[in-house]
Amino acid sequence: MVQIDLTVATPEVLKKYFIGSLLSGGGVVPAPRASAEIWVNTVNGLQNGSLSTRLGIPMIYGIDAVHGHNNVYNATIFPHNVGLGATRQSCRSWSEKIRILLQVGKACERSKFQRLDPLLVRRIGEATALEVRATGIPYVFAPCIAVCRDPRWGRCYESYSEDHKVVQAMTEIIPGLQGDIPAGFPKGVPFVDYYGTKVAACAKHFVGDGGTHKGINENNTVIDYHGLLSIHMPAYYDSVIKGVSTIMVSYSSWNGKKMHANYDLVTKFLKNYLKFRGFVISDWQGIDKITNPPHANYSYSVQAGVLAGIDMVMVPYNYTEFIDDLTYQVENNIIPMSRIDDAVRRILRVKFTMGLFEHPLADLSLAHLVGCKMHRELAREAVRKSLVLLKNGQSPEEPLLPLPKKTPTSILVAGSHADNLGYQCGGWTMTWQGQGGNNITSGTTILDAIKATVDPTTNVVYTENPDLDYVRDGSFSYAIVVVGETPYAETAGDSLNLTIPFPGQTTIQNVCSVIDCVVVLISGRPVVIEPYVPVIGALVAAWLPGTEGQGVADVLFGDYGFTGKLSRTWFKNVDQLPMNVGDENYDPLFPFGFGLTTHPVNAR
Ligand SMILES: O=[N+]([O-])c1ccc(O[C@@H]2O[C@@H](CO)[C@H](O)[C@H](S[C@@H]3O[C@H](CO)[C@@H](O)[C@H](O)[C@H]3O)[C@@H]2O)cc1
Repeated sequence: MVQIDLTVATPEVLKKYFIGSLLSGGGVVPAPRASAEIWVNTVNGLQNGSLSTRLGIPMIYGIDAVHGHNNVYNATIFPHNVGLGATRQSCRSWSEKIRILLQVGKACERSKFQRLDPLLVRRIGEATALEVRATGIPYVFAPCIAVCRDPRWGRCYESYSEDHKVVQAMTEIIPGLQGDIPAGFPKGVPFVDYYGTKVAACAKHFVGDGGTHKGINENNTVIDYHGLLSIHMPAYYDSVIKGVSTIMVSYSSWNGKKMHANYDLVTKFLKNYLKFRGFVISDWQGIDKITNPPHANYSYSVQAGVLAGIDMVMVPYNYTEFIDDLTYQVENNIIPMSRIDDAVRRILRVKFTMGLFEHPLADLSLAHLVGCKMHRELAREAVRKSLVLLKNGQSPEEPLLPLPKKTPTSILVAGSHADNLGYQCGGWTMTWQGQGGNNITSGTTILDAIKATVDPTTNVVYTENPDLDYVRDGSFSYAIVVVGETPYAETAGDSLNLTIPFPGQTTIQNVCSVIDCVVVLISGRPVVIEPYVPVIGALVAAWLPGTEGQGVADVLFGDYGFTGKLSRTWFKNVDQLPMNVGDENYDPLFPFGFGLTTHPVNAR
């Protein structure tokens, strides 16, 4: 029932205290730029501590692989979920063309009824599972199935969409991570295919994490029961049916009741009504935060959290305090042994069904898959499909995109995010909060992708923040301006103004007021852009694309067409928020489901 962080774990601690689980918190690694071999040896060393206990029950090691194996150097970093929610099946398939023509009598490209692309996220789950297993880890705290209803929330980019139907479709990542449930396998029972290539998944954060007041992280979700069940709960139905192994409780409250202390929703609804048979895990110090201030009454936190139905507690540091307090409360009949039996039964059920008893130790047979070309190509495809074209030229008759690869004069690339791998990956990348720079891991910046895509005779000039005179004097054929948000995670990302940080706005003005420009926005959510739309030639929402920036250039220059559709409403100004599709007085700058399309122009 105890999960501790790697930073306080040793084989001796695991043996002495019978620790059932370990985790790497955001950015927690065995060593800087640790190789797969170091990871495997570290995890195996700790596992041997658990295996040397009387019963030899293996521990389960969990990590946040939220857009690829994002703690691990050289791993493939996929687009964050906000971008994956924008992906649609290509109109290049005849079946899609015919289906839409029959359904709505429109050409596929002109229809917003293009089907979502759950197969893509399934494939991403498969690739992520392989890279996680390559490092000896069998459990990931993903997918986040939050339905973000206010982009002011610092975790909105971890949510696939404001629309629960999109989020429900994206739960297809669970069979990608865990494997397909065999025919006849009972519903609601955790399932992880073995053969060492799949991992246990974790649907999070239960429930209503994306609906908090003004998007304030870990705050209060004020909504009636019908609203909770119709907006924030549906994806948990899908997750349970797909055999998700674990579910993480949200820090947030529902109508003032902390989710970590909510017996009615965690036990009566999730366990008894939905028949979820895996285990429920707390969030990091989640039971501490039942009280305000956190840890103010730890005995109450332990009692409320465990009695609510939490099976495993992500302590993750003060494990002796937790163990002593829980033991005391069981020995004094404050917490019944039946509750402990239920928790332990669920934890053992997951460990047994995923083969952890038979195969508790990892090997290096998958190490070559970390950041492998096949996975990077999949990530590049996901980047292409996640891009949403919001404006294409000052009139439909004069589209700016796709851009010509061969130009008579130089191409100007500008912006703080054009040559910054860390910025294009966003938060939860190598560190918890993410960071800027090009040496954080391996990948392709958008600038390098542009240079690799244009004609060899075309000159590309990069200036991060050019002034007006520079642009005027440069006689450039056109410009690509890449700006946006700098990396953040959780509360650090909460924003009431949602403005593009300096100097992004200035760069847009200086460049786009002089020459034809394409603005590529790197952001975890819609940001304030309306004032600049008139001067912008073409506008692309690229979200947080990850390491494979080549996917952006593939579409800008016409090797592939734009197919993405907004997974989130793009507001005109923040005073409109919260504003979601289906609301009365729905008055967006760009509505949910919007996205212009282009056709590939270069034969491949
Ligand atoms: O030392 N300090 O000052 C400090 C401050 C804040 C911390 O806060 C903590 O730091 C992060 C990095 O260690 C942790 O990940 C969590 S967040 C939580 O963690 C889970 C496991 O990683 C994820 O699956 C969940 O989805 C997420 O909600 C917490 O916010 C930690 C340390």
